Amino acid sequence: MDDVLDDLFAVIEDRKKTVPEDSYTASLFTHEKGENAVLEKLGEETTELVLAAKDDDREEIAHESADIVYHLLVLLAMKDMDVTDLEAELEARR
Ligand SMILES: N=c1c2ncn([C@@H]3O[C@H](COP(=O)(O)OP(=O)(O)OP(=O)(O)O)[C@@H](O)[C@H]3O)c2ncn1[C@@H]1O[C@H](COP(=O)(O)O)[C@@H](O)[C@H]1O
Repeated sequence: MDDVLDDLFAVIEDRKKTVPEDSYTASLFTHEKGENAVLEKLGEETTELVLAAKDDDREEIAHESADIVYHLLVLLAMKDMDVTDLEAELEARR
């Protein structure tokens, strides 16, 4: 799991730096709405996760959870934070 998150975060950082035209991730960093674009996505995906959970739809729960984690990592990159900030916070709670 660590590897998946670290690898995904590295791709996100790369998109932030290189800003390829056809990249959805890059479009979030350059969006006219600024950080609100990713914040709105997080709100939408969270609502979708709640609905999936209420439906007991395990496949959809996994799908929406992945959407949330991806957009959360984009938000961390936007704030010049990274996965280690998240890990440190979780570690401190153990
Ligand atoms: N993990 C993701 C990822 N998760 C979600 N998304 C995008 O986030 C958007 C979600 O918004 P929406 O809910 O409106 O999308 P939707 O398909 O209508 O709705 P859902 O069914 O997803 O809920 C979609 O465009 C998805 O493609 C992602 N886009 C990219 N990644 C990763 O980022 C990497 C780089 O992607 P690019 O930046 O596009 O090159 C990819 O290889 C992936 O590993």
